[in-house]
Amino acid sequence: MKPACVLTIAGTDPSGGAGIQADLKTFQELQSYGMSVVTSVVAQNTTGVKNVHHLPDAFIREQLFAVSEDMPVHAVKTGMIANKEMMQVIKDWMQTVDAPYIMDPVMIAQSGDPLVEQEEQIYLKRHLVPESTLVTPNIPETETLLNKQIDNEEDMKEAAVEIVEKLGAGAALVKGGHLKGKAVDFLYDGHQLHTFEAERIDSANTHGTGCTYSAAIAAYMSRGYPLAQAVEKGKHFVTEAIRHSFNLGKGDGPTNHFAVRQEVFNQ
Ligand SMILES: Nc1ncnc2c1ncn2[C@@H]1O[C@H](COP(=O)(O)OP(=O)(O)O)[C@@H](O)[C@H]1O
Ligand SMILES: Cc1ncc(COP(=O)(O)OP(=O)(O)O)c(N)n1
Repeated sequence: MKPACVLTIAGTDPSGGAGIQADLKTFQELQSYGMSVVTSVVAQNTTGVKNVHHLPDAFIREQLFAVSEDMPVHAVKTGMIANKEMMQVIKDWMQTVDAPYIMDPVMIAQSGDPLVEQEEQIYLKRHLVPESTLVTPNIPETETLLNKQIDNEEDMKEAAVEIVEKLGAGAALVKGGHLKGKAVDFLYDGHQLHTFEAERIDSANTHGTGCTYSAAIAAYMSRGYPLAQAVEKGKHFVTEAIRHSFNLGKGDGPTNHFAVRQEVFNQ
């Protein structure tokens, strides 16, 4: 039996809640064979980022081809891509791969620490967003991508359409975790707006939610689920991961990547 194979290209979180570690845990939970290419090694934990070591772009390229020359790639997800050189290498490599590309346009960690500098964010928007099958910005990332303020659900819907029509993404999922009230996200797939709504869970342990959500969508897409269904299932996965999150660390704790499995076992 050959499994669906999904590749994450991202930075690390040694405390295990975000970045490549969150992605691989999510892939495993969702029964997709996980593979990873590291862009930056980040000394971080639930309280914030202490230091970052960026890998040379030539070495990122070697990692990418080491995977794709040997293994099937049924979906690709990117997270933290810190500089233009890395972005260009990933863009060039993407031309050699025929798989859906889910981009989490990571810019700032929840702690407020920048993971990608401003000039590089503009490069990402111009050069990598148009390559994506789906881009998954939170509200601050949406504001940066479109250079305008997002205050409410109407703004989010408009933004999802603009990211597709003006920036050239295949589809856009604007996530509402940073608004008050229900946890609502809007997907524009180039034809239709879809709404994904869940109750807001009263928890500060949301470190890595964005990584986990986009990884879940990538895992489902690698298994052949259509976009809107992959998002619906990914939303359930991240909601349960927040509901059963862990009060670990001195800052905002991580989500629980095995929450859905626990629910199944407890039935
Ligand atoms: N407290 C919460 N309760 C339920 N869902 C949440 C909560 N916080 C965030 N979410 C959901 O988690 C996902 C990621 O949210 P968001 O915080 O917007 O992204 P990021 O982690 O990239 O900043 C979205 O589906 C959002 O609606
Ligand atoms: C290496 C790395 N990549 C991404 C993030 C940001 O993760 P995100 O899922 O947006 O979660 P928060 O930490 O912002 O909740 C990160 N911290 N590290």
